[in-house]
Amino acid sequence: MSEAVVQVADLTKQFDGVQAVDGISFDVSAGETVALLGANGAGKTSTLAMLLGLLLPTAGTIRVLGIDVVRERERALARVNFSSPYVELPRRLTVMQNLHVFAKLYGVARPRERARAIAADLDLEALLRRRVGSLSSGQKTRVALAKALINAPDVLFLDEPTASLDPDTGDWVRGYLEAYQHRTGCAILLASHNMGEVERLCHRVLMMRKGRIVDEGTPQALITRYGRATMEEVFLDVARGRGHDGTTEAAQ
Ligand SMILES: Nc1ncnc2c1ncn2[C@@H]1O[C@H](COP(=O)(O)OP(=O)(O)OP(=O)(O)O)[C@@H](O)[C@H]1O
Repeated sequence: MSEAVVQVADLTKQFDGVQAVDGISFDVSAGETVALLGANGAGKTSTLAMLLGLLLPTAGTIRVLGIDVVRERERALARVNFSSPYVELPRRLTVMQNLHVFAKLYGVARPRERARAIAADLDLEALLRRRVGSLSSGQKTRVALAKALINAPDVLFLDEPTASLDPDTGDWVRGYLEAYQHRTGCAILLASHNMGEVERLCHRVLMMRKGRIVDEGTPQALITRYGRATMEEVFLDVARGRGHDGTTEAAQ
């Protein structure tokens, strides 16, 4: 592990009356994969959206690759990318057109060649001429991942990277992400509800509840601390407000 490429301090987001993110701080280092975990509404997507400069924080600072994302979004984003099942790619464009357009948007050298190469890497060649709107959700997820890797980002934000994938394809994508990170040393921050995925891919886990980070550690350290057998069980403890010492939220 090396220097922190994502640095978040006292990050807060309020939507009228809702405290979506409540003063969280964390770092992600180059070569590290970190998970943001928490129940529906815990604040994961809001956090990722602020890191991408899509949502303005109410307070706090975010530096990605040393760049203040709120002030200099464009400069930071050239070396960053993301995929999310909630952000659809243009449906009327074919897979090839999408990858080509995004390669150009990210200022990639030889955009057409890069689009072809990443499509081959992710086994998408048979889909290149299909319109994105006609694809199954699992196929769309793989295209979204190809788009996320089009600029060979140093920092990758992934919201549910294997949502809608069948177990075989999901396993293949996880293996691909592991190998990709090994090769490039990129940092990955991901939100996932798949605890097997988190145990396999993530070096560190940030447990979120009601907008706060309530615990963190390696998957194994958390499993041991909560006296559980799997991350699934740790997740349930945190989501239900049970601390690692067995206390419930009201008593904490
Ligand atoms: N645009 C918005 N306006 C008002 N409230 C919002 C908005 N976006 C999110 N929220 C609220 O902020 C809180 C955090 O939502 P967020 O989407 O960040 O959670 P999440 O952890 O990503 O959940 P999920 O696992 O369901 O995707 C929720 O209470 C949600 O209702």
